[in-house]
Amino acid sequence: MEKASALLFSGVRVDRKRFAREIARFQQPKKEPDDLEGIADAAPEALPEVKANKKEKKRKRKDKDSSDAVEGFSVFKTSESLSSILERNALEATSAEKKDVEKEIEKASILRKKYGIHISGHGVPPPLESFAELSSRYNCKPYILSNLSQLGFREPTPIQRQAIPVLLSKRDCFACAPTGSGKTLAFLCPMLMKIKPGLKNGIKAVVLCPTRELAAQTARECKKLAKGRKFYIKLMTKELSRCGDFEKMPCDVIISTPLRLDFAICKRKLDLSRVKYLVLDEADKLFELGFVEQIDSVVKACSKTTVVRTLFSATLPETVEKLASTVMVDAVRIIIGRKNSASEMIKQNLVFAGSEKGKLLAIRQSFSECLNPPVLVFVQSKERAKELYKELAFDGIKVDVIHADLSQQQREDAVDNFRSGKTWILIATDVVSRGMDFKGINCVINYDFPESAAAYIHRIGRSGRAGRPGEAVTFFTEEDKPFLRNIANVMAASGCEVPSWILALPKLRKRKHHPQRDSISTIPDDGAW
Ligand SMILES: Nc1ncnc2c1ncn2[C@@H]1O[C@H](COP(=O)(O)OP(=O)(O)OP(=O)(O)O)[C@@H](O)[C@H]1O
Repeated sequence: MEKASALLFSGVRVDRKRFAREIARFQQPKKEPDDLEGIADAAPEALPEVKANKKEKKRKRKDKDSSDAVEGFSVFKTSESLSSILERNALEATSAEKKDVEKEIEKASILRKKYGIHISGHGVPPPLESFAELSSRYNCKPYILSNLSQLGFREPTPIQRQAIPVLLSKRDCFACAPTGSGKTLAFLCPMLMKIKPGLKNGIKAVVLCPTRELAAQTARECKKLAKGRKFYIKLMTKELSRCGDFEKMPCDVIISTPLRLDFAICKRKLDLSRVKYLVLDEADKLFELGFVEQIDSVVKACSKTTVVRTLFSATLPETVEKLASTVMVDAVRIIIGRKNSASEMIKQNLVFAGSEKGKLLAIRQSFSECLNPPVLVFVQSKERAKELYKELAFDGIKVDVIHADLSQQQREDAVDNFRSGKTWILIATDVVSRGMDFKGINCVINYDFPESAAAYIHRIGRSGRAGRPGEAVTFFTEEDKPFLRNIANVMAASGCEVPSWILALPKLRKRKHHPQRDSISTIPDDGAW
């Protein structure tokens, strides 16, 4: 048990086995909220952790539907007040000890309120006050603290404050926090703290990301945090998934897209049975059709009963949570701020461009009047990315393009040139809309209207990262109008002004918006110049 909770409950001699169920119930929030606004900062956390032993974990997995089982989300159905548990379970505790417990709970609650942390689940450890607590509470090795300081990270971000203690206490976890709020470190840090480097025991941790670019970025971040320790951190390349001899190759952490990892599991007999830690980054994307079978294969391959599974994203729809909760055990849910909302650091604008031609004129005019690079421009398909690239390259702007038709090397070069400032404007499909951390993007332009509110949140989240301000401009045409309301709701929820007529538009049934659009070209429709 971690030091803090050990300290909290030293002297409270409760027969935990006997009262496990009561303890768990006691730690519930008052009710299961229907929406994000309803999520209260659950008070009774930081209570004695009911450490599920292997047997108990297995039992819980079998017993999923039992309504009073202490697991996942069914636990939220019951409610009990702090005072009643103190009455029932702390019979042996002295009043001074009870006061200490209450004080710690109140402290955690205040911290959560301060940082907009909302939690559900029982026995949730208190948030970190500082990175220094990693060593005082969790015996974190000095190399991690030194790396954090070298990276310039002075204070944990809200998601890091809560997710790190949760994962260190070996709990499965759903985490939803705004784009650019440091989710990567929130799962990498506890992962490196929990596994031991070395040739023994095979692969110990797996991180899945929806794109190769994001997997490569995460592998780089992981190596930076692991600097000074001999961890074998591998990015699953095409080559590795086809020819890697994983039995001979030292590997502590593997970071991959689902397709490549699944391929290696099936064809290369990759053994993940000793994996202790499985992360699904951009989890809602990973649970979309097309990925589900591969995810299923990876989840099954990580067969250790005590594996910690965790899901991170800036958007986590209920459908995904429901699906994921079938494989999670006794999970904690962490939401920072409002669920499924855009970062408040981004100034968002909608621009009516009339038609496809209007969009081309608008972007040209905006670049000629004021170009403040780096700028990321999103379009809806690789064909349109190529078309827009041709148009803007013709104007002599330092522009590049990235889409799925390019070779791996070309994609890497496009990302590197944009990162280093050689390219001012990067035209992209949604291949870089999630997770990519291009530092200091001044503006995101949605040249083509995003297909959904989630896509909008991730796209614009490429700017306004790590506490810096950003800007997003979204063009819309007549045919996008029926879909405006979804985006306008996101804008309004993050404090941006939205014309009232848009908010009054009729509600649309959730449907992806991927219209056939006229091609991007200055050549008039009749071909006459
Ligand atoms: N504690 C910290 N202090 C300062 N900067 C931080 C801290 N943690 C992470 N960062 C920086 O914040 C930026 C965004 O982090 P990260 O890429 O993890 O965001 P994210 O929440 O995963 O975003 P997305 O939802 O877009 O994937 C990165 O440049 C990272 O280096």
